[in-house]
Amino acid sequence: MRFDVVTLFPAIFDGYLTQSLLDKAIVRGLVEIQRHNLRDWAEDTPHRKVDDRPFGGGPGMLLQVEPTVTCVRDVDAMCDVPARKILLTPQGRRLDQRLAEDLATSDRIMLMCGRYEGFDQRVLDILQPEEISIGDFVLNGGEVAAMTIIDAVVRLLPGVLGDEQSSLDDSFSRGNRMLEFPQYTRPREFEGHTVPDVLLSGDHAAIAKWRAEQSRVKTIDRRRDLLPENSKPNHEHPNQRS
Ligand SMILES: NC(=O)c1ccno1
Repeated sequence: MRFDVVTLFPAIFDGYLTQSLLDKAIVRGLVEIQRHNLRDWAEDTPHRKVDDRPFGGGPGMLLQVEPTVTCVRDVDAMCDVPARKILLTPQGRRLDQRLAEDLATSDRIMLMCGRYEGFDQRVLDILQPEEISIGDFVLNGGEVAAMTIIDAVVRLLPGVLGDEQSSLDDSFSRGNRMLEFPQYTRPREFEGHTVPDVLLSGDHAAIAKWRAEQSRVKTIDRRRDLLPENSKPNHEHPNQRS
């Protein structure tokens, strides 16, 4: 898979791209990440200007349509595979595991990172990107949201995690859509806190049963909305938080 990131601050990604999981995936050729500085498409070369004041007044600046559309079209043409264009914005569809799984089926994704007050509306009208949000809050730019999408998607690519099962057991994963069961490792006891006996039993059927129940209880307690319709309890669960 290839990611193309359009941003005014490509250096923001420097440390991120060298972190272990992503670095290994890049080195192994499982993913490619190209960064493109929108300012390289600025018309006004001395100042490399790509933003201007909003018509009708209002605070801040907007990213202009001409450099943005030209940049996106040029970046798209850099590779034979057309890019799935995604614009990061608080107004977009909320990112969740299902969407991450869908994105992971794409061969190429372009992530358009806004800054200031965002893009001129004609960028959206002309390019028709998918708009995705990572949550109901406002960031200073789309770069953190872009890294979030890259992180959530790359780990789902075949071969990246090494043990496919470890992504399938995650909370929200296609395996069960529920919250993950509690996990334990050595030591067996710490400050009086011990590991559940069933996990030490070697009885894989009992362990699987315990884990499924733990997932269900935790999901009922915290995220009843994730439960399949046919398994929603019709009473207040004793652990249900108000
Ligand atoms: N909430 C978001 O995804 C976002 C993207 C850019 N600014 O905020």
